[in-house]
Amino acid sequence: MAETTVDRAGAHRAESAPLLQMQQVTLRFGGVVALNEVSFEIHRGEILGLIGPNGAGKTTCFNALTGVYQPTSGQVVFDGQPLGRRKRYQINRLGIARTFQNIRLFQNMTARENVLVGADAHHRTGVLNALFRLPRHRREEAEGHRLADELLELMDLGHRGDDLARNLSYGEQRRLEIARALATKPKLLCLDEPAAGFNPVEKQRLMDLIRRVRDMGNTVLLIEHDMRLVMGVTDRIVVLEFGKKIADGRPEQIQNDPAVIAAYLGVEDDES
Ligand SMILES: Nc1ncnc2c1ncn2[C@@H]1O[C@H](COP(=O)(O)OP(=O)(O)OP(=O)(O)O)[C@@H](O)[C@H]1O
Repeated sequence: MAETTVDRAGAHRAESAPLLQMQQVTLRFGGVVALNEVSFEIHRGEILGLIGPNGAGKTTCFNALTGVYQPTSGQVVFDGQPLGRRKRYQINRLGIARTFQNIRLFQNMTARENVLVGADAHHRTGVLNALFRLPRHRREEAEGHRLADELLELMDLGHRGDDLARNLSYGEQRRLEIARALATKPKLLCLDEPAAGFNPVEKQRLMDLIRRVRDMGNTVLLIEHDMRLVMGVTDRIVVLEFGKKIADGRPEQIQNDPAVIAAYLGVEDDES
């Protein structure tokens, strides 16, 4: 019999069951086949890299598993449940959080308030509880503040909590987005090019932060163009090209895969 474990929702699940399964997912935009029967799994507690040249289908893949787009065929199964036609907020409630290629913070709110927005999304308090500041609401509010401060600390933003998001540096804003996503207590954190526009020192720091997030028990899906970062931080990598999966393996396997070198690393070399 498979070993079982009790997850955060208190449910017993097979230890070996993947957290997420893309099952033969095809997604068409008119004549463009952005994803072509793509299948892969994300295991609990791993950092999975999703890479591929421009237009390979990485963002579409993120959009398919966060409910922005519905697959034309195939399905996404998360924590044992097919996502079906669930809306974005419902999928977020199930435990998938994401950041975006372009920063989407509330610029006129403080860093702490931005993280609290993420924490609030998780609260169960009704309007009456909130209006009359009933004990449950006050408890959740206090928990939210504690969590926000912990996450700001985790992302090296402990000293920036009271500053408006728009006054944070670009790198700090990117880290704040990760803190906000983590505030929803996701089972899966999806990061879409979190190191875009970073210098090498900032990239190194981000790698350390992503590892820290994983070591706390989180599962991370990472889209990233910087090969050094991807190779250095991931446990496993899935490679897409023209909407098809062409490789799936450990970083050292991917690095030496002729199809990947031809499709992706070769292109990078030529471009550089
Ligand atoms: N909303 C859309 N409507 C039409 N075509 C789209 C749409 N979104 C993506 N595509 C097309 O689907 C294909 C995959 O795009 P996608 O953005 O997923 O690639 P990507 O690997 O994320 O690329 P990049 O690295 O440049 O961000 C491309 O041919 C793109 O033009």
